[in-house]
Amino acid sequence: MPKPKKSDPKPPPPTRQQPPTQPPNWPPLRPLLPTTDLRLTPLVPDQIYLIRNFLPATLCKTYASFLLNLPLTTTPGRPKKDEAVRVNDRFQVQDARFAEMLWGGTALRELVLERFDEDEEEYEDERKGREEDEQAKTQKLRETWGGQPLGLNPNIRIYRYSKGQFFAQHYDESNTLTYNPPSTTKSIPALTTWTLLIYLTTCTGGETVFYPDATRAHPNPEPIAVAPEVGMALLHRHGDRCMVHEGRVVTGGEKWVVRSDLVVAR
Ligand SMILES: O=C(O)CCC(=O)C(=O)O
Ligand SMILES: [Fe+2]
Repeated sequence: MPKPKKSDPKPPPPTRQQPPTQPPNWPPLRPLLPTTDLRLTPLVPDQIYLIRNFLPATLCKTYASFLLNLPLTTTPGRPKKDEAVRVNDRFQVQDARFAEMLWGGTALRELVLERFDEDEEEYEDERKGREEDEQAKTQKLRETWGGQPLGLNPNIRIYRYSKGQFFAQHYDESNTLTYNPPSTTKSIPALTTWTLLIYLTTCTGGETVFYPDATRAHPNPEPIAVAPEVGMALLHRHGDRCMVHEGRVVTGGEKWVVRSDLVVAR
């Protein structure tokens, strides 16, 4: 199998001919389900988490029709050397406000910071009543997310895959950035550690498929296929420990995805 390529998460630098894209006037992220109704479900512990109903179906509908009017561009057929073949329509914008809406205006911040370990009962029991409770939790938090989480990458990407479109096997790189917390003038050295995908539609085909590395114990591991579900969020570790993955060809309907990344302090 040829070596999987990198994806291209860095936005192109604005040039004189090409001013930066203006952030769209995103619809409010309402209604949402109560945070207490949502969970961060490990699909592969420490590698892939799902949040079902992260955005309710009504909101996904609103978003899909809003996004339709954005200037989406079909990705060039010929990727740069070392980039994965990616055939879809996309819109990319630097938008710290929208990144903050998705992080602090939804359940995401609380799930990532407070409730990232609630499905791990053994660990919960073991921890209970221990003095170093808080310290242990902070350490586990940083191990899970690759540092202290700050928010989401303002580099927002929207993908539309129509029938026949796909994203070939690749891995996602970690990127360094300077994170500006909302309503402050602070600048924090930061890096991205996990990919966030939010599926706005369901479709036939179009699964995001992960290929675990072969090990001595599991020489032929089964691929893990995630079928897009309306409003489901997926988080997967990227950078050094990113699993090779792809977006399978869509065979019916349209697959709409919002992509960002988790940002942690460096
Ligand atoms: O659309 C998908 O299912 C995968 C997208 C992806 O891998 C990426 O954005 O890097
Ligand atoms: Fe990817």
